[in-house]
Amino acid sequence: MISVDEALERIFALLTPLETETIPLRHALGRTVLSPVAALRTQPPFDASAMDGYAIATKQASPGDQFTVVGESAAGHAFDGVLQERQAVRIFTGALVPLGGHRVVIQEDVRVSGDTISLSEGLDTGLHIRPAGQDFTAGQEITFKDPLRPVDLALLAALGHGTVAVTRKPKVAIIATGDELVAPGEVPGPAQIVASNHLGLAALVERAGAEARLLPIARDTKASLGATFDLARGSDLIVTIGGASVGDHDLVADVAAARGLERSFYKIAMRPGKPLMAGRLDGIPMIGVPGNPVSSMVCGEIFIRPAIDMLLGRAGRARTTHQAPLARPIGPNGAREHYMRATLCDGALTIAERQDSSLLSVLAHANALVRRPPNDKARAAGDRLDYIAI
Ligand SMILES: Nc1nc2c(c(=O)[nH]1)N[C@H]1C(S)=C(S)[C@@H](COP(=O)(O)OP(=O)(O)OC[C@H]3O[C@@H](n4cnc5c(N)ncnc54)[C@H](O)[C@@H]3O)O[C@H]1N2
Ligand code: MOO
Repeated sequence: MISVDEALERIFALLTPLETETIPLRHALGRTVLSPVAALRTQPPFDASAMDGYAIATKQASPGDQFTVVGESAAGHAFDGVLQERQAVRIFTGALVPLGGHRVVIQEDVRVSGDTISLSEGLDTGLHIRPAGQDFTAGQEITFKDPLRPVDLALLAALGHGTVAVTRKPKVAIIATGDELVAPGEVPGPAQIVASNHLGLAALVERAGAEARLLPIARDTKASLGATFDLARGSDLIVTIGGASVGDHDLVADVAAARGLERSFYKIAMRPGKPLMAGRLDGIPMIGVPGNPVSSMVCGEIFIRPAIDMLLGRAGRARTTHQAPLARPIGPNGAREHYMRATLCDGALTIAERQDSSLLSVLAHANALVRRPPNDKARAAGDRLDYIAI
């Protein structure tokens, strides 16, 4: 069996970053913009007032100085003239500072009498002018955080763009398999259970920036599984759930092989997740995760999220690990790399007592997966271990 690292590298080797598409900014939240974007305009486009008050032609002014108000400059409505010594223009926040204007005196520091203003005691010394281009200038290239946040959309709009080139959303087909499964909300018959993994993985891939295509649950027959694979055409990644092990009804490997799967690997030294498989089916990368609910979700965290990152054009990287001390001792690990459900609380990791890969409630309670190398020795309280935040 290959290692987790090797499996991830082989999955990356199956993937090619997707092309970009141009979409309206309104729909760009959470999308990926990898190339810097040039500003189409300068911001502010002119010297602008930062306050409501009076523009005057000098930086030096003292209490008692008087000025004649000769006009007004409001946001969206400029004063056309040139400001002369001893003149003032009534001005508002965001308005263009008239030619000749060098300072804005805030209105709280001014006494008004007819057309004349005089400056009061305690005059503040600020110029209150935002110079043209102090935020950005036309042609300046700006790199964006990935995924795009609300503030990034605002900035893109301010740069003068109505649309943006983002990496196309990967379409991920998700196929749950098994005669025992009924759709969520349906009542299972005897010997049946409610399918849950496909919903969890659909949410996981959508949160990672992909579009999930939930296909109908495939039954444990070659015909049903084959028909479901047909529906996955046009996807960028196929994820199958279950049917991966060695039982008589575990058909995913056989049916995929009969359809020409170019298999990259099958079975890895990981717990949970041993029967993971990956390859390329009809030219589409495919990852087959085991059916046990925790195995499905853990494989989603460890393999599918990085795979989506790569399709989105990000660097192909394993999940970031952190370190924290153990709250309580744990015994030695077995021969597979173990991703143990754990809770990080007050800086210390508590490993869940029950680690069976069917226990969704335990995984849902966890906020960390503690990664233990194969054959890791027993660990004492206080030992620092690697974990992945989930
Ligand atoms: N003789 C052996 N048996 C098993 C081995 C082995 O090496 N030798 N490996 C075990 C391991 S490890 C795993 S993991 C499971 C994985 O099996 P499959 O991927 O074939 O999964 P299924 O048998 O289809 O299902 C396992 C379990 O999960 C439930 N399931 C399946 N799909 C869903 C779904 N979409 N939502 C919720 N629950 C689902 C299914 O009912 C089973 O209970 O094999 C071990 N066996
Ligand atoms: O590897 Mo299985 O995924 O132990 O539960």
